[in-house]
Amino acid sequence: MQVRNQPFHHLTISLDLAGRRAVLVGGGAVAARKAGVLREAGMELVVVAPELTPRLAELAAAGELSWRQRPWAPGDLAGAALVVAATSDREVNRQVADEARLLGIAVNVADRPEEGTCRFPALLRRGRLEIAVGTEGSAPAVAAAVRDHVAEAIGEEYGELLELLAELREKLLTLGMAKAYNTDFVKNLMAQGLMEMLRGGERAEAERMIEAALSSAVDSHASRSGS
Ligand SMILES: C[C@@]1(CC(=O)O)c2cc3[nH]c(cc4nc(cc5[nH]c(cc(n2)[C@H]1CCC(=O)O)[C@@](C)(CC(=O)O)[C@@H]5CCC(=O)O)C(CC(=O)O)=C4CCC(=O)O)c(CCC(=O)O)c3CC(=O)O
Ligand SMILES: NC(=O)C1=CN([C@@H]2O[C@H](COP(=O)(O)OP(=O)(O)OC[C@H]3O[C@@H](n4cnc5c(N)ncnc54)[C@H](O)[C@@H]3O)[C@@H](O)[C@H]2O)C=CC1
Repeated sequence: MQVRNQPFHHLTISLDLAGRRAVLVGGGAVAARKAGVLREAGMELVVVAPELTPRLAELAAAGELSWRQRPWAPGDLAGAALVVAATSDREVNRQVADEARLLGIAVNVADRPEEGTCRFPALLRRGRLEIAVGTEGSAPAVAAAVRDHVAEAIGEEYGELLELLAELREKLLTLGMAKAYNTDFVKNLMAQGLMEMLRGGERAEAERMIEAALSSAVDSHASRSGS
């Protein structure tokens, strides 16, 4: 089968927006889903909507987001670093997108991606590992299905791997061995069955394997540098 190559026209990056404001216009299922990831990003949430889903209402009651209980009005986007237009009203979403563009604020438009300036991918997270799947808006359900497929191969053990390697990386950097880390070190550990150990819950054995690999790396590093 052949796929015609259509070039991507977007940039994929990770934005650090902790402490910045996100304004969500609309309080339905789609806004609730977006609110989840925006909260995880540490953003301050403002929701403008006459009605909220139970989950959003809970967050509002707990003071976890501020709720403007009314229809959207011009001016609601002030101070926002990111805007989500997710009402069930096409015309309102269009107006929100227009105002955001005018103010130069990044905006996601739930029902008309091309009116916005960013999209949300389907996410798979394992500890600090993240896999984001997008289709440039051509088929969001496919993005979610691919994510679910990948989830079967990439389990929680990858989160554990990252925890262990973060510690290791610090040690290697301290020893001036960042290059060894970057090249074959991790690959070798994986070839020796590290992931299978973690998957099997053998964390202590995994740590021992890493320690052993580390000390032999330290030895050969020391002999190479003649110290
Ligand atoms: C452009 C984008 C804008 C954006 O929201 O950023 C967008 C747009 C639209 N989605 C629509 C429908 C559905 N979206 C989902 C699910 C998800 N949609 C997500 C992202 C995106 N959706 C962005 C593009 C991402 C990409 O590049 O692929 C995911 C990945 C992430 C997330 O939303 O957080 C999340 C997976 C959640 C998860 O499981 O993690 C489902 C399935 C479901 O709900 O179970 C359905 C119903 C089935 C169907 O229709 O396919 C419609 C038609 C609406 C209508 O008919 O009224 C539009 C509008 C249009 O396409 O014009
Ligand atoms: N991006 C995506 O993943 C998906 C997008 N959609 C689209 O997203 C939109 C929202 O979908 P749902 O959350 O399921 O709808 P919903 O009907 O559950 O929620 C709509 C929300 O918009 C609010 N609202 C209506 N008029 C408003 C106004 N003038 N100002 C502020 N808030 C207003 C309502 O109070 C409600 O909270 C729809 O247009 C739908 O086509 C639908 C499915 C997935």
